[in-house]
Amino acid sequence: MSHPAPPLPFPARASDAHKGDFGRVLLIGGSRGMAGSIALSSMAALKTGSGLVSTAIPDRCLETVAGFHPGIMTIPLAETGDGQFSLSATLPSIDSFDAVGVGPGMRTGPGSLRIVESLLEKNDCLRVMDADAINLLSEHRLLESPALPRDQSKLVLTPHPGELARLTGVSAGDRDGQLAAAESLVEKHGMTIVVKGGPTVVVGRAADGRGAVRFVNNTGNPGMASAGSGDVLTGIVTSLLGQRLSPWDAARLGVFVHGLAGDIAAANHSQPAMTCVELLQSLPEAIGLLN
Ligand SMILES: NC(=O)C1=CN([C@@H]2O[C@H](COP(=O)(O)OP(=O)(O)OC[C@H]3O[C@@H](n4cnc5c(N)ncnc54)[C@H](O)[C@@H]3O)[C@@H](O)[C@H]2O)[C@@H](O)CC1
Ligand SMILES: Nc1ncnc2c1ncn2[C@@H]1O[C@H](COP(=O)(O)OP(=O)(O)O)[C@@H](O)[C@H]1O
Ligand SMILES: [Mg+2]
Repeated sequence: MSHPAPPLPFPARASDAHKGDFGRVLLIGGSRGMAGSIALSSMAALKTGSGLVSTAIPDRCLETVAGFHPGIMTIPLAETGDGQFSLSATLPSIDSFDAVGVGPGMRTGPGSLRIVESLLEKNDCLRVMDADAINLLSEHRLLESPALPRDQSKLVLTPHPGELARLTGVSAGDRDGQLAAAESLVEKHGMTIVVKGGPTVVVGRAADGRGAVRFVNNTGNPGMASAGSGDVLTGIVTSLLGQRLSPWDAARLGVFVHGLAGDIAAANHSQPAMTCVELLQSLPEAIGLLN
């Protein structure tokens, strides 16, 4: 299959490489009824090269998530009666991970809020915030808090237009306005923002530290407008951060490979019939085309 040129090569593997060279990543999310979301992120991290994937979920989701893939290590956390993280949910030490992805399927209760607040403070750690993590940033105006560490250059946000509308107040239908609002956030906090859509645009801070720059992705198709496609992207970007790519590079290569897998899935299964499962299963072929 012919494809556009990637923005950068996929990380290569030396002949004497070991799993520690490819990152130990932590995915956090899921809740009763949405265990599949964080399982998708975790499998996508494994399938895009992570050396070790640990997944922190509410206790009752453990067997479900572990059952999706034997390579996932699961960390059960304390939960509320309705199956989301409780206030006593305690994360393992973040310093023992190379990158962390948080948010898919997590819901927005007090336990989830505490987790997101603690991760915002860890600005020396590479982090991806998606879905309900972004909804918590919006609901509690966490990016406006005086307690927010100034430098958030190790943070990647992956909002869809609805999540970006909640975060910025700019409606999902105003694409230009949303991109301008994402640029303002990037200029203020230094994070990288993946503005999802057709096409997805990555907004990052310019190399000289002044202003924002955009990367317009040229892979992907409307077959990806289906539940779980974004959860796969969360795992891919977290995986690439864990493999020592910068936030800008991990976001650009992540959306490219994700879209290319979507194009392969559409070619093999059709746009209407492809799902997040075919998207995930197309990642090996997509990566193979790049190497
Ligand atoms: N298998 C699972 O367990 C899944 C769980 N999911 C989780 O479900 C929770 C809710 O996420 P959702 O994203 O479904 O719900 P949201 O309420 O965040 O988003 C849906 C709304 O956002 C707007 N929107 C989204 N994309 C848009 C676009 N391209 N253009 C214009 N408007 C757009 C629309 O108004 C739409 O009704 C999250 O925690 C998420 O991670 C989803 O990821 C789907 C799969
Ligand atoms: N029309 C489209 N063209 C290209 N990519 C799309 C299109 N619609 C959705 N996508 C991609 O699918 C993913 C959907 O993400 P998201 O809405 O977060 O899904 P979910 O939360 O259900 O997993 C994004 O990466 C987005 O770029
Ligand atoms: Mg999503």
